[in-house]
Amino acid sequence: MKKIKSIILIGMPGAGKSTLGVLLAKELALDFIDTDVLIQAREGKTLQEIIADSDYLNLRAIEGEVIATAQLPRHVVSTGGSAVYSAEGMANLREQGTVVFLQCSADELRRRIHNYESRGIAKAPEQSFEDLFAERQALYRKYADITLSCDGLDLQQALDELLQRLQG
Ligand SMILES: Nc1ncnc2c1ncn2[C@@H]1O[C@H](COP(=O)(O)OP(=O)(O)O)[C@@H](O)[C@H]1O
Ligand SMILES: O=C(O)C1=C[C@@H](OP(=O)(O)O)[C@@H](O)[C@H](O)C1
Ligand SMILES: [Mg+2]
Repeated sequence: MKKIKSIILIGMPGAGKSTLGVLLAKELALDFIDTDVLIQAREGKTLQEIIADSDYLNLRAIEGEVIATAQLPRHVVSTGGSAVYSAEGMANLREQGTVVFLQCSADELRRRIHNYESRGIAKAPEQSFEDLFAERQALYRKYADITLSCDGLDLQQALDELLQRLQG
């Protein structure tokens, strides 16, 4: 079998990592995993429950452990938006493939997602969405092998563009 590396999707909540990841895996005949699912299965709780029972830093710590130890050959890996807070986790994922940053403007994210307050984002309660957005951009850029601008693209267009970039 041809040695195909994995593809790791990073970006803000609402950027399309989970939605696009499944479509990409199907297109490339790769396996698919959403690391949010790995976390929930390991803990036996939803992400929102983990935050409610402890705090957002605990969720980030659990996420860091999960992505630092995951072995995911020939996968499309959809991460959670906070994965980039774990240097060890990102180093492990990067060793396994190409990291793609799905870049969306704050306005586009707000148009797509209406439940930012109840979505279980791993941030301090007092931190605004805009502040979190700004803080994370540098981290996403730091780890990205490929950056895909997703503003104004529908799912099919984003998928086509991504396939082109991966092949090019
Ligand atoms: N171009 C696009 N790419 C990805 N998702 C899109 C796009 N346009 C609209 N959406 C919608 O935005 C949402 C993205 O959510 P999701 O895939 O859960 O993102 P993430 O996993 O990055 O948080 C979905 O409801 C999806 O249908
Ligand atoms: O950005 C974040 O802080 C988070 C994003 C979520 O995943 P998505 O990015 O897939 O929404 C999930 O991991 C968790 O609720 C925390
Ligand atoms: Mg997701």
